[in-house]
Amino acid sequence: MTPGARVAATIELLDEIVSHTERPADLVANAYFRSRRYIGSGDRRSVSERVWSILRRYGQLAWWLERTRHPHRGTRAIVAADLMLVEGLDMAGMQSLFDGGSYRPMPLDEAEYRALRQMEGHSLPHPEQPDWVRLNVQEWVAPHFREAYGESWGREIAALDTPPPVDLRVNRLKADVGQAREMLAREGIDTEPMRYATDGLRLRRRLSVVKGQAFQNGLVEIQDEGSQLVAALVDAQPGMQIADYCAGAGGKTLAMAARMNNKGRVVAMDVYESRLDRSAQRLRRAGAHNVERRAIDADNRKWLKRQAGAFDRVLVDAPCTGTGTWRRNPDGRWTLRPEDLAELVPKQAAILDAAAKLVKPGGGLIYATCSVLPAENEKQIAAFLERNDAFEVVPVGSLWRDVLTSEPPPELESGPYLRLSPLKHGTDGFFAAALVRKAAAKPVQATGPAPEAGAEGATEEAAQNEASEATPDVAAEAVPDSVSEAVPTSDSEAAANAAPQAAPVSASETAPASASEDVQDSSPEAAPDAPEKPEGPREPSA
Ligand SMILES: C[S@@+](CC[C@H](N)C(=O)[O-])C[C@H]1O[C@@H](n2cnc3c(N)ncnc32)[C@H](O)[C@@H]1O
Repeated sequence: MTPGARVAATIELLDEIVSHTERPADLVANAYFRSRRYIGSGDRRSVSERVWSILRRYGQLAWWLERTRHPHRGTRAIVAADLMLVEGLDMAGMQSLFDGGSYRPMPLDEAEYRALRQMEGHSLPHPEQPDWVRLNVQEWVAPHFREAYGESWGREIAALDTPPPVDLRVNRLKADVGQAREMLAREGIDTEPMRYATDGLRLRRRLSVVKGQAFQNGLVEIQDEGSQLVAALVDAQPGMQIADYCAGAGGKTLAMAARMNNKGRVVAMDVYESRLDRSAQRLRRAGAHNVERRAIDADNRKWLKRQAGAFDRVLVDAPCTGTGTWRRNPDGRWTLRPEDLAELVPKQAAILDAAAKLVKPGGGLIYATCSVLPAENEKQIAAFLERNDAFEVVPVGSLWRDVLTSEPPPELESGPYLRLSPLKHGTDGFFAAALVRKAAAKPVQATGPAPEAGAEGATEEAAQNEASEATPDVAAEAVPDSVSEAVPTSDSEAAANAAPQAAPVSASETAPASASEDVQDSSPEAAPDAPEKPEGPREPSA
């Protein structure tokens, strides 16, 4: 491709991404390159690198279009501004790219030329840019970050702009960390132990993992350290009954099952059966045989009702805005709308209420999001505790010590909840609250073994729920409304398993239909030095 043709392809791909905001950018990009197999790998990499980098600075680029009264706001204008302000082209350089030649962009018209000329010699930052522009977030989102982080909100957002690592979780059912590390090393994949997650390994250099034996034989899964920590804090133990209420394609289901040594039961639930189905191959590969899949639908309504009070642990990995995953999903910065947040908050509350019914007395309820916004996190839990006085918080510090057998980071000591961020912990942004259903007699900490499924309290409560006409139907409450489902919400699994830095790949490397839709079984890959590959912060990308 000529440099001009690369620019034209950048404009075209960006156009597709911004006009398909309901689809994760990586899927759009994969489809774009799949239907243009004539684009070679070097060109592909160059185009996708430029696209992801523009997605990160979209706010500042748009600011410059306003400032220079550029006649357009579309992707052609954005790409042109990027070439001037980031790549430092002058007007002569611009005209040689935009010359209307074959496969090259049409020549700049007079108004475009006038606006771009004002950018000549400037760089992207400008002292007059407000904070939210400088930080490349939408204006309405900034106050939510300020609320979450106080004075350090700017640094936290900036950290969400750094390249994410490739993290692996070692599957205890197949190997210990040392064995997995050795096998990876034999495949040329250099890893180091993780800072916090006991079963984690972090790649020292981006390399493809999924084609190797360690991955294919189920010794490792790709999973962000934050996601691993959330799953670990559920404290799933052999013999327990665990409900993974928003299981999606099973990222955390797998992590919990791995801790149970195939003893006890994990029920993976989701309103989308198709997502649950995608976990099947991953579970097989991992050698996890104690997982049952149950769609939350009319067919399972009665079954679900019977499960009230039956679980030692219930994990709610709720659909969310995915603001914690922006390292991997830079398009999420621009696709998130205030109405998405407004719709998600009541939806999360309804899911939490429905899932809470499944917890047995003394059992644990763990609510998690890959969002960093208080409305979806601390405030959500405060409201839940107002509605449900049967639950109380288990401070994350003590839980961490018990489960991970290490000292928690000092900042987690001061608050009741797990709040992870790229700035402080090098993970994606995650939130988790561990709650325990108070037992009638002696309360059992969520960190300790919960009473067995047939324990008195549980049986009683289940029976009561069965009998009571007044008991709301867990399944009925949990069914999402169509509006919420259309929301470009996040998926912790996408975040956790995302293929950081992977460029859309060639036919041979290409993920099957969708990297985001079928995270593990497709191509959660990281091409060496490739640009970040977003896995959209959207609920449907589980
Ligand atoms: C954050 S994702 C889950 C990711 C998954 N736990 C993992 O670690 O791989 C949220 C999931 O919630 C599911 N969901 C949405 N509405 C739901 C509801 N009302 N009840 C249960 N699950 C729901 C979505 O289908 C999606 O798979």
